[in-house]
Amino acid sequence: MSAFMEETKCLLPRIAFIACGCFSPPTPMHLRMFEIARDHFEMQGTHKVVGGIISPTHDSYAKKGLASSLDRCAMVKLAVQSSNWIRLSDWEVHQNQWMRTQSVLQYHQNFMNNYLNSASGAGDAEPNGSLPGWLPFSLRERTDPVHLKLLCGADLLESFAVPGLWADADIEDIVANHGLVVITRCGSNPEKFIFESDILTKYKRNITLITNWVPNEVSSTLVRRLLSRGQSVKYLIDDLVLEYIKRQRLFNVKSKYITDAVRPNHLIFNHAYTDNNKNAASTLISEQNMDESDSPSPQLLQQATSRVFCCGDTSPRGPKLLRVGPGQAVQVITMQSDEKSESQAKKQKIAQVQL
Ligand SMILES: Nc1ncnc2c1ncn2[C@@H]1O[C@H](COP(=O)(O)OP(=O)(O)OP(=O)(O)O)[C@@H](O)[C@H]1O
Ligand SMILES: NC(=O)c1ccc[n+]([C@@H]2O[C@H](COP(=O)(O)O)[C@@H](O)[C@H]2O)c1
Repeated sequence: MSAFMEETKCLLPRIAFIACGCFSPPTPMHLRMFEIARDHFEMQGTHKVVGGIISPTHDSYAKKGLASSLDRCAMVKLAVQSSNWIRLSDWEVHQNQWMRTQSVLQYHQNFMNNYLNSASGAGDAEPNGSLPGWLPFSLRERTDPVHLKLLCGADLLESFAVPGLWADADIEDIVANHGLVVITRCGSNPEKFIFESDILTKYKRNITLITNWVPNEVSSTLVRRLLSRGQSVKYLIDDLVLEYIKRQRLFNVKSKYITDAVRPNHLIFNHAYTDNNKNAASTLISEQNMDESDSPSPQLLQQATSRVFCCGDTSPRGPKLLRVGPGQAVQVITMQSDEKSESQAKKQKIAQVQL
């Protein structure tokens, strides 16, 4: 029986997930999204999930509270240390400018296609000949394609309605050619949102809505707020990520809060990440923890600060929107949430800017 099930599993179409976001800092819910999504597809018995990719956005996204990409990547690396299938892609942060999510999906999908199609299996290896660290381990166990789906929380889905933030063509490409996996979030109503959108309704079959029965409204904004007030975030984020934040004094962390002993040995890897990316010769890199994606990037060093409007739209449509960069629109959304849950506030703000 189990042999039969294994065989059936082998025949299932393969998928991988990519989550795009700020991860400033990464929270357990960012990782839970992947576990929830994988469980869903495996329990449905419709797909084989081969990998999960976290792709932090570029520094020039310019959202309030965005730590440097070096720090965000280092924190994500720490956060995924305990996972054997979720990995960091630092491709996006190494580009010269902010990348639209559609382009991020396209790049990673193309890379996997080329890798699977190339005779040697080398695909588009990095300039140094190695493969990027985000590539799922088991990709070449089979030769059939792997479809990359965008994994997100319902608030990101609802941000599709923020005027000027997403190009319709991009939304259509994402849902038509890749697919969307949406995890519910308190205060959002993705079913209604899809119903109200012609594009999303048209490609509804490519959108997987998953109810998170164990919701947790931790968000990066909330963590940053507590840190800056000198309040505890222990058990809200990974201990290693917290240690990194304290050590690097990120998010305006209050000095009172950083009196805890920091265990430097746990942070060796992250120094390796940041040092390596700063082109410094690092003697701390361990084979076990580092991978080929941790490459020095001249572009990153230059820290392209050009601020971008999203989607190539001609001009922002309202006084509140997109004055500086695409992250600014959502910055507005995330600011009012003292009394209500984060996503509730986001939803309300989105509703406001739509008026
Ligand atoms: N608690 C949560 N439940 C469900 N999805 C979440 C949760 N927190 C984050 N996400 C999802 O994780 C992805 C990346 O999130 P991102 O870091 O950009 O946002 P965030 O954690 O809400 O941060 P911020 O508070 O800075 O806006 C998004 O798709 C977002 O919807
Ligand atoms: N037009 C687009 O492709 C577009 C617009 C807004 C946000 N995003 C992405 O969505 C992710 C989440 O952004 P927020 O944290 O601002 O919701 C980021 O990775 C960002 O780059 C993409």
